[in-house]
Amino acid sequence: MEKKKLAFLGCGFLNEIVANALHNGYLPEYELVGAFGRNPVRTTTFAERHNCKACYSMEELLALKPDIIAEAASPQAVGEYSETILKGGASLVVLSIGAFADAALYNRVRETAAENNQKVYIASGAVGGFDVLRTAALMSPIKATMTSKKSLRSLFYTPLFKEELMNITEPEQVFSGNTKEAIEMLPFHFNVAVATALASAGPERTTLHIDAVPGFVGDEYKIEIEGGEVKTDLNIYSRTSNIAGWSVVAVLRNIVSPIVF
Ligand SMILES: NC(=O)C1=CN([C@@H]2O[C@H](COP(=O)(O)OP(=O)(O)OC[C@H]3O[C@@H](n4cnc5c(N)ncnc54)[C@H](OP(=O)(O)O)[C@@H]3O)[C@@H](O)[C@H]2O)C=CC1
Ligand SMILES: O=C([O-])CC(=O)C(=O)O
Repeated sequence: MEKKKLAFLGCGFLNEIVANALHNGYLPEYELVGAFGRNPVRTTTFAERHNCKACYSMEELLALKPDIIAEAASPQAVGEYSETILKGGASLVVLSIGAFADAALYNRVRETAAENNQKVYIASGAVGGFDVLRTAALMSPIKATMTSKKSLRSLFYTPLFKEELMNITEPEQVFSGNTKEAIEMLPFHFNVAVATALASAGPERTTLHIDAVPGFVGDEYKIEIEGGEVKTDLNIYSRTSNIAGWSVVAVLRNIVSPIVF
């Protein structure tokens, strides 16, 4: 069977996990053809390490005729390149899902994918359970809430950090609002919340609470859905953000699998 051509948008931590998974035999149906990042030195070394072409523009990446581009770059990159990718004949696996809190972009991307017979796959990233959320949302109107536990360290350099947090001994809520507001304030931290919202009540109607938790390590998300017929209470703990890279590996495996989850 001819292998599917895979390319990367982003040459950082998470696509490194996907590339290593490919080398370690988790993605035998794929060949990595190229990678495009912003910093040319990082792009060159990434491509050398993974034996693929270093690309310094999206045009160069698309010239390799990839079947699928796996994005692990930034919400800004998703905004800038997703329509070009789909028009260029590739499908897209997205991790920086926060970009899709912009309903106009989301709708344009959906139309562009349909017009070009391509797909956009939303990776489950650091959370999951999108199947039950989507099912519940079909059955009745639902109330969707995500609660995120964050270490104090992960809140440094964000607008939510304040000096007093260094003295807390109990969890303290530092944000409560909808997921659209959250991703506008913290574009690199709450892709998970936007993905959850897109699978359930939508970014403007999904509530996000963020709790700063002293001594906490990792990430923990609680996703609660309350509908007329279905209730969920999902808890996902991850010690590191590696889970997000592996979720892309899982999507890529699903794409070529005869049995699809
Ligand atoms: N859905 C989820 O659960 C999760 C999503 N994420 C998201 O995944 C993305 C990648 O994370 P991670 O791998 O840790 O990040 P890294 O910073 O390690 O790598 C990002 C890579 O993308 C490149 N890049 C960023 N913006 C652009 C752009 N506009 N055009 C081209 N290349 C670009 C960077 O270039 P340069 O070297 O110049 O910076 C770098 O090569 C982030 O947006 C993050 O928020 C992360 C964790 C969980
Ligand atoms: O903290 C995490 O792993 C989740 C994250 O970055 C995101 O949603 O973008």
